[in-house]
Amino acid sequence: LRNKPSTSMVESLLTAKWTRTGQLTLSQKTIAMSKSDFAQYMQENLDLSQFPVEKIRNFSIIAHIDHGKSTLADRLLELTGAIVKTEQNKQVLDKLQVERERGITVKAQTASLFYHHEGEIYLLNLIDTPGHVDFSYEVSRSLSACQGVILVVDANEGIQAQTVANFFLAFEAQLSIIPVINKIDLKNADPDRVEKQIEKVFDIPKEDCIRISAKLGKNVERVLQEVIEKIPPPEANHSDPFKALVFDSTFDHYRGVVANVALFGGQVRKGDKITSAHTSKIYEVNEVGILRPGEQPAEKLSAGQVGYLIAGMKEITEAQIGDTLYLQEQPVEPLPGFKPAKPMVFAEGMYPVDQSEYNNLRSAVEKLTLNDSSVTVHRDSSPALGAGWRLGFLGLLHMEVFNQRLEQEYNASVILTAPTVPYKLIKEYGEEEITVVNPCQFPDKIHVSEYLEPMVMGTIITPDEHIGKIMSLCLGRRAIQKNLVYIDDTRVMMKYLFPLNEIVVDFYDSLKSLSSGYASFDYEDAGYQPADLIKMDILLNGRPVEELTTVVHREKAYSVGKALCERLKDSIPRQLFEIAIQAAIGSKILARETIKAYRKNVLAKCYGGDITRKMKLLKKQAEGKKKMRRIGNVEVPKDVFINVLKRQD
Ligand SMILES: Nc1nc2c(ncn2[C@@H]2O[C@H](COP(=O)(O)OP(=O)(O)OP(=O)(O)O)[C@@H](O)[C@H]2O)c(=O)[nH]1
Repeated sequence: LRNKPSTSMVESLLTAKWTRTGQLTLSQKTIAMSKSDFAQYMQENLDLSQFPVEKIRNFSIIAHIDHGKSTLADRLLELTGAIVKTEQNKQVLDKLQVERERGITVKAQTASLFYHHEGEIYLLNLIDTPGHVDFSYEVSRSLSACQGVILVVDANEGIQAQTVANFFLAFEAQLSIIPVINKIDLKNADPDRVEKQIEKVFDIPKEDCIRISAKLGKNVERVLQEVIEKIPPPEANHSDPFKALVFDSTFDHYRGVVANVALFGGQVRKGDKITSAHTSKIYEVNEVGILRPGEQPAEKLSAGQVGYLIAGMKEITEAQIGDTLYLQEQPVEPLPGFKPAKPMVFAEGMYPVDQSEYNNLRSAVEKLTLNDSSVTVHRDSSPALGAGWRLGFLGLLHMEVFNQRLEQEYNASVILTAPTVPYKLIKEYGEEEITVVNPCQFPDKIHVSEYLEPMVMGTIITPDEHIGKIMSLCLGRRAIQKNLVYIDDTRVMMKYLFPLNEIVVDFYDSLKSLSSGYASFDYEDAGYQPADLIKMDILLNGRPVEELTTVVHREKAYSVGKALCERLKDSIPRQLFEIAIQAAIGSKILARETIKAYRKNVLAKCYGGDITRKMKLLKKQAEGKKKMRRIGNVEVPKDVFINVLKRQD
């Protein structure tokens, strides 16, 4: 087997059988060869470009966060020999440091697997998807390259808000759905109950559910068999002209954009001239290959396959998700479903702590956005915080992950202001609609006939003992209840229409703490609705602090203003003079707090004359000051700008 096999050898290997002890029997002989070695061997010796489309399956795993999607993906990779089973390669598909630390998937990864089933070899393309509410756009674009999904549900937690959201993404895309109940090894696992939930909420017969433990590898092979039996092959023809869907892209400093593609027809190889349907630009292909999950160059990619393509694209925006690529001389009808990155829902101001760091920070931001086309970046400057940027994200977690990467990977230290949502307003005369992202630019009512705010439809799933508290939380956030159903004896699913600005900063945290961590939440865009909005300023010693300007609902202006002043009073340290904190609408003051003058004498504790100790304390005080920002004559700690906007419900 070490030598290149003859065609007849490969054919007979395809009909080989394994014994129960994991050995291969071939023409009456038994060979000690594991399935993974076999898959590896076949992959090295099979001519992939001729791989029959009927033997290809393109699928994704979708799940609520932490239900075990990455663990299952790792098991599938091991079973098919794409990775060797070791302790270290826990969650191979989660590549970024922040992903490993937080245990969440941010960027989708893809892997091609070979699997032997009933005497045939199959090519299974596993497209990993991110697992958090903010990234549903990435989930939906990964799904457009698939014909089916594995829907993973935790045997203890049962269906959660994101399970529902992900299920409907797959359902609407008309994909085959394989329901899998994971973590059956847990002491509290209750797969019977989860099966009933799946039947009730998704209308999937409970007999269709597969019970597994991804951690222990139990029953995982069954999942692969179902993938082959239940998911149809892609509809793609070798003889059609080349046509590929771009479903993800990354940026590499040496090679430019690496686009992940699914081929819906024809073939592509090095040297081909291709065109993007979206930009009409022409490129020459430099390299193609498959992902195992590392890049493995190939001579060509053919219909039905999933792989990567490098073609001298210099910017990530040239490989737009959902775009169609075709051969320059053979134009095709573009694939449906192209939509530019979902309009951002949150924007924040970001400034270097020290203005001399501006250039370093700029290059870090540029590098990070090279790989994440869903972040929008606008230069901005603030009188108090200096030059910086206003960044748009898909959601709060997306923003946190971005900031964490800035700190971890680029050692950057930044001041963040609170996220806001894009409001729309209709000007006094005429139809003109304007979008406002920066609260400071929110115009007065005199020039506006109507304000509109973004709305979302939220899904909350919770044990019923928390219903009361959650309802009052939602009411306090101006939400309107649309639905409430029991998904089993004790768990309810509620639907609420929320103004987006009521949930951006802290809703999720409040919901989690009210329900001792048991409630889950997800949301989808629900358009815009008219609202009675007003701009509120915060003044420190009479001077407005732009970074703390917010847009509030008129009814809530007083309570929000009062709470903001109180929290600022608690967050700003006493200084040598008195500080007045005021919340104002126009010239009308709504609330006021005062911080009394105080001198922090750091040397007071230093009786006796130890000069080194004195120097140490003075140095510490100076370092503390670096974390401060001067506004007028007032020193403000840098994290105040975002922290004071978090409410305690
Ligand atoms: N007991 C038990 N734990 C499991 C099983 N599968 C996964 N886990 C654990 O559940 C946790 C979450 O698993 P992940 O695979 O990271 O979950 P995920 O769905 O990929 O999470 P995201 O990447 O954030 O979407 C980890 O601590 C796993 O070790 C299982 O079958 N049994």
